[in-house]
Amino acid sequence: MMDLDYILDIFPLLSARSLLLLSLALLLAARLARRSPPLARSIPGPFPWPVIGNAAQLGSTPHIYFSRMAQRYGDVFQVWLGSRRVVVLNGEAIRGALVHKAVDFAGRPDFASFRFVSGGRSMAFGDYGESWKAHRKLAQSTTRAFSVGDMNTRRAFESHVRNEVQELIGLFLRETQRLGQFRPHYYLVVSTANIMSAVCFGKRYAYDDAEFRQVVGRNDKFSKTVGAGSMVDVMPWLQDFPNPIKTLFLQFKELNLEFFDFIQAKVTEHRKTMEDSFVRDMTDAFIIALERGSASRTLSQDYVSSTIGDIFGASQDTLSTAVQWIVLMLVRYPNIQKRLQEEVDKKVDRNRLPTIEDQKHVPYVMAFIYEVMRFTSFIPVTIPHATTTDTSINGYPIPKGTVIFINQWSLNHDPSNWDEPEVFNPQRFLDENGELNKDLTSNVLVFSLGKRRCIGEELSKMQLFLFTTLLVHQCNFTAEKTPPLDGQYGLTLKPNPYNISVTLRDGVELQCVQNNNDKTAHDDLK
Ligand code: HEM
Repeated sequence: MMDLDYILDIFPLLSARSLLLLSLALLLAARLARRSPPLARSIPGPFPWPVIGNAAQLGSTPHIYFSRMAQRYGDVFQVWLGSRRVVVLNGEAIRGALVHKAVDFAGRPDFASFRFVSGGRSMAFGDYGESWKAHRKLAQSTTRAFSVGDMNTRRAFESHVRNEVQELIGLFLRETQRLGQFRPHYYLVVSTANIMSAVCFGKRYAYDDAEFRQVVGRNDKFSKTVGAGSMVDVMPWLQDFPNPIKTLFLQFKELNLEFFDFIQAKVTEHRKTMEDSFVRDMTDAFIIALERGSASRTLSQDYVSSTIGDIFGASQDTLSTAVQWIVLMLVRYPNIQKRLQEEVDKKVDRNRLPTIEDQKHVPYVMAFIYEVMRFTSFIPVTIPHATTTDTSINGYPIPKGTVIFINQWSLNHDPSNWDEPEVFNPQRFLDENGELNKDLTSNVLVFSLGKRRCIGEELSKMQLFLFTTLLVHQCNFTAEKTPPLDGQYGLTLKPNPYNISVTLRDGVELQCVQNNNDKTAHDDLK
């Protein structure tokens, strides 16, 4: 449990006062260790400080700290966050747990913050069990039915993406004309939220819609609290006195309430206006399923808002982060942008827009998307898991109810899996015939695995494909200043702000929708 190497490393640097404090801390830690169950002795890990454990060591990039610790202690090690023991899984141990012992590792911890999501009935943050299974089945089948289910649903989804990208390009061109360089962040957030809003609620919003701005603007704060190392969850006593972490937690409660109010208002409006014979969107579908479908035997109607809230919520921060990285990579690597344009141009006539059917003919586009996902690993650590029973991994016993962190980043950057993992190189996913290497793409881990694997994976890949091809087919993206590759950590790892210019490519005569009413939205962002 105690990392003697580390203590010895820092020993010469300590003053007499620090030595006294360290001795006291060690005594306390030894006392705590004596009271801990046998697991504490069997799973290795860094030395935990009293009260806070290893919380301070996680820093602003926990996944990097975890990967460093995995090199020292192996794929399975433990850290203490406050009074909670957390087992961190890295590399191949992730598959061992999530695939080979899927049920054992499918739980969620009893964290206080999780109870505020989706009115306390969240499937994504709820624990494993019979009601959760029914909930997930319903959410998964409905998501499919409105996205990748069949060619008709694909086409309907495609038209949402196409409309939104056209609107987005209009705004990009206007901003370039007005300012030369601008920050695309907000536009990308609203456009991705609008695609899912059309699917979930049958409605898209103007970029200056105050309510929508507030709802989609909550992403960053939500993600900060839910990511690995959410402090109030592991040190509940932080709620007892004023401090910045308590303030953040109160904001988290508030934004979840606001978000849930928004969702409930949508559901109420749908109940008033829907007709049984015509399902307009996912909200209608959930109302029908939970009022009279087979799901109504297990779940009450109260689950309509939480299910649609989970889907709308889970899709926003993830997809908007993905497209922010995609645009960043386009401007950072102009040669890659050029190659994407050349590939798309070969297969897609200049007189039409790219469609889903083009996907199989443009492997480099998919290679680029997989490389963005691998390289950035923008959900480096999944939503925390918990064990549902006493179990073991790599020979280490793990009791029921242990918090488990899954470090996806570690697999995507493992030098034994990837040649030069720190180099951004989409080409790595193409085989000698220029086709997408499916064995390699299946090694990229951003949607997790097993029972909790993301239900939006196929929808997301389809959306990212359309988004990327539509953008490169129509526009050139440049940046005066090369954007850095580092990011800001929460549940998602977001790029730092960057500026771009966008121009239409030669020969493109697409009708872009110009919205001249959203000057306020734009001006607020400057
Ligand atoms: C690029 C986009 C996305 C990425 C990278 C992503 C990734 C993830 C990850 C890592 C998890 C946690 C899995 C775990 O705890 O082991 C998750 C869960 C989830 N995702 Fe996604 N997601 C994306 C988009 C979406 C979309 C568009 C939807 C909605 C259709 C969605 C719905 C969900 C839900 C409902 C869960 C909870 C699953 C459960 O707990 O059983 N995600 N996603």
